[in-house]
Amino acid sequence: MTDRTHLGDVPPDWLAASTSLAQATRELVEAVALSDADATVLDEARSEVAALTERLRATARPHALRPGPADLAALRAADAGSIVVRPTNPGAVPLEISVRADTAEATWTAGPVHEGPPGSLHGGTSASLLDSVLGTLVQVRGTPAVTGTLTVRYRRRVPLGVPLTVSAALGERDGRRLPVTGRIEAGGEVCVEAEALFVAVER
Ligand SMILES: CCCCCCCCCCCCCCCC(=O)SCCNC(=O)CCNC(=O)[C@H](O)C(C)(C)COP(=O)(O)OP(=O)(O)OC[C@H]1O[C@@H](n2cnc3c(N)ncnc32)[C@H](O)[C@@H]1OP(=O)(O)O
Repeated sequence: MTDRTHLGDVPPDWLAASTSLAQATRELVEAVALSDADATVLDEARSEVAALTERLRATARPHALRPGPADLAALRAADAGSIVVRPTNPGAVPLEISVRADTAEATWTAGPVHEGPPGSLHGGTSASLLDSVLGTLVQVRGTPAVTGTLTVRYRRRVPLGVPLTVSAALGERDGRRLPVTGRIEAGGEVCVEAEALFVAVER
C-alpha cells in the first residue's frame, strides 16, 4: 500500500473503507473537542486512541492520498462531472467538487470543530475551502498550478450547521497566470468573496 499516492490507484473497497474510517475519525475529533467527560474517562480514551494510532502507523505511506492525473483525466475530457478531494484524510475537509465548463461548486456543512467567532466559521477554514475549490477548477480546466495570491473578503460571518455553497469561476489565462474568483454562500447570501491568481507549474 505504501507506493499508492493517488485516489484512483486504490481498489474501490479499500477506498470505501478508508473514507469511512476518515469520517469516523472526524466524528471522534468533534467528540474530543466537545467532550466534558471527567479526567479518568479522557485518560482511558487517550489510551485507546494511542493503541489504534500505533496499529495504523505500522502501515503508513509517506503522503496522504490525493487526486492525480488519472483522477482528473475523465473530468478534463468531459464538460461536466465531479471529483471528491481528500476523502481519506480526516484532517482535511472532504469535498465533492462539481465542475461544469469553467465553473466549479461544492457543498459542505461546517461543525463546531471549525468554529472561529462564536457560532461562525473560522476565517482560515473559509480561505482553505476556497483554495481547494478554486485550485481544483484550475487543475481541471487549466493546468497544474499553485496558488500565487489568494485575497479573501469576509462580508459576513459564515454560519455553522447549515449547508454552504463554495463556488469558483475561471478567468482568462495570461501567460502562466490563471485568475479565478470564488465565493461562499449560506442561505442565498454571499458571506465570503475571493480573488486568486494561480501560477502554472510543470507539475
Ligand atoms: C500542482 C499540481 C497538482 C495536480 C494534482 C491535482 C490536485 C487537485 C486538487 C488540488 C486542489 C488544491 C489546490 C491548492 C493549491 C495550493 O494551495 S498550492 C500551495 C500554496 N502555494 C504555494 O505553495 C506556491 C509557492 N510559490 C511558488 O511555488 C512560486 O513562487 C511560484 C508561484 C510557482 C512562482 O515561482 P516561479 O515559478 O519562479 O515563477 P515566476 O517566474 O516568479 O512567476 C511566473 C509568473 O507568475 C507571476 N507570479 C508569480 N507569483 C505570483 C504571485 N504570488 N502573485 C501574482 N503573480 C505571481 C509572475 O509575475 C510571473 O508573471 P510573468 O512575468 O510570467 O507575466
